[in-house]
Amino acid sequence: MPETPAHTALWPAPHASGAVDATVHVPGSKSVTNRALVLAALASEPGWLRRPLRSRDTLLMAEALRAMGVGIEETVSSSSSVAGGPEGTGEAWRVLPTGFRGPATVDVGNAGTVMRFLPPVAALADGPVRFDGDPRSYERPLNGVIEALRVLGARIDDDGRGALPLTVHGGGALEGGPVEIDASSSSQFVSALLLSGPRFNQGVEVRHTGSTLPSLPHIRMTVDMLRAVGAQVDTPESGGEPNVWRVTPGALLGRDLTIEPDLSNAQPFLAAALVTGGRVVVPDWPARTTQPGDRLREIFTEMGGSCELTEYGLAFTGSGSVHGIDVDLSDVGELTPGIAAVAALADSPSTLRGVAHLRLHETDRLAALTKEINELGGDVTETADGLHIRPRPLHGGTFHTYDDHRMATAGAVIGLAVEGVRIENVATTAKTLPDFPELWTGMLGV
Ligand SMILES: O=C(O)C1=C[C@@H](OP(=O)(O)O)[C@@H](O)[C@H](O)C1
Ligand SMILES: C=C(OP(=O)(O)O)C(=O)O
Repeated sequence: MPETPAHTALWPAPHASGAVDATVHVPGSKSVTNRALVLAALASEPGWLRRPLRSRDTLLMAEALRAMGVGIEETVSSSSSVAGGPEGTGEAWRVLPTGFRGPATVDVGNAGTVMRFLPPVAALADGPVRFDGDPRSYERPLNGVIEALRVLGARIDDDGRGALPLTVHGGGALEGGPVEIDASSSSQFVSALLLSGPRFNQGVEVRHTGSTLPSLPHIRMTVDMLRAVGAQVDTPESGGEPNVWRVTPGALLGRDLTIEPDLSNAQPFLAAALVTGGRVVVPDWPARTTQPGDRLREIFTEMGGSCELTEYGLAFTGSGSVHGIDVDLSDVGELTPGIAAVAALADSPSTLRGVAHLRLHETDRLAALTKEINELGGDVTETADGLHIRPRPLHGGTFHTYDDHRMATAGAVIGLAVEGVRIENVATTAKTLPDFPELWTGMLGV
């Protein structure tokens, strides 16, 4: 019998027979791992990433940097020292920066971080770097990065659509300086230019001209991580002009960084506690973080749970009731699918606002959530910038995922409460959480 291809395989989402009670160790943050890789590659000395996320998006980032000549050694250790490095246990990546080389070819898959963060790095290479990726990557906006790099002195060949595929003709250095961009379709345009900014001859001054700017915590994450490797960054929050970020040219330090758990990937597990009236503990939840997933403490509390953050981690407890919510998610757009799943199971309607840009994520998430929840009997309508969700009794059926990891985990949350939900292509969770099915069944003890 030929095997069913992964993209059409159906995974019977486990139904929860009672309240969950589990501790779930959530792997490292995608956003922190991929920024740490880029900054380590741009540094003037070797650095370490400890407990990095190993997933499709982060392995694509590592492979792309290797293609441009960067040394990335993966080591695993159960002892107190990793390959001669400072104290630490578990998996670690040692990054050995070199000059960036071209010609090189980069596969971005469908990773926003790879397709946006690396063209500025490639502009520093000493030859052409070709970027290509999954069919969906051709549809995701990249114009802000391409146009800005041209203004800053780069030569880029694309097909004129402001998207992939493209070739950056690295010239060994980039002039840099001031540039205006409209980043209303993705905060990653701003992050991309800031991350490489210290290595441009004049640094960079990015002025966002659009009317909205999503995912501000992700821009703060970029700024925090730049400062932690010695970069000087002026921001609107540090007394600068609104919507302007300035990075001074300078060498970056190699860092020894332990990657935080991915709080957005903790979402389905916290949601499981909420919808089953159970309790889930996520160890190592950071006391202070720029990750948008930290907002879940507040959002899921408003939806009916309660939480306690201790030195050990976060304990989240459901009350047995799930309430609807009216919330602006523009800062934390990547949490929308998981919140929509919980909202579909609530005792009152929800309005999720501020997330029009989700139409340009892994898939059109507003259309996908509407269609899939409605096909299980739900009542969801799209608005100009979000979703209205009126809970109704749901029934089983196939939950299509459109190669979107967060659609798959959202479907699994619904499956806890609704019998007979089958998730199409659960393997798509490998984008950021390859162990999802095992972590999920482990949490349920099945
Ligand atoms: O910089 C980052 O690591 C990210 C920024 C956000 O992108 P958008 O601003 O395009 O939503 C977020 O949704 C994505 O998952 C990760
Ligand atoms: C939008 C997301 O990813 P990307 O980094 O590909 O933009 C996401 O993970 O929800």
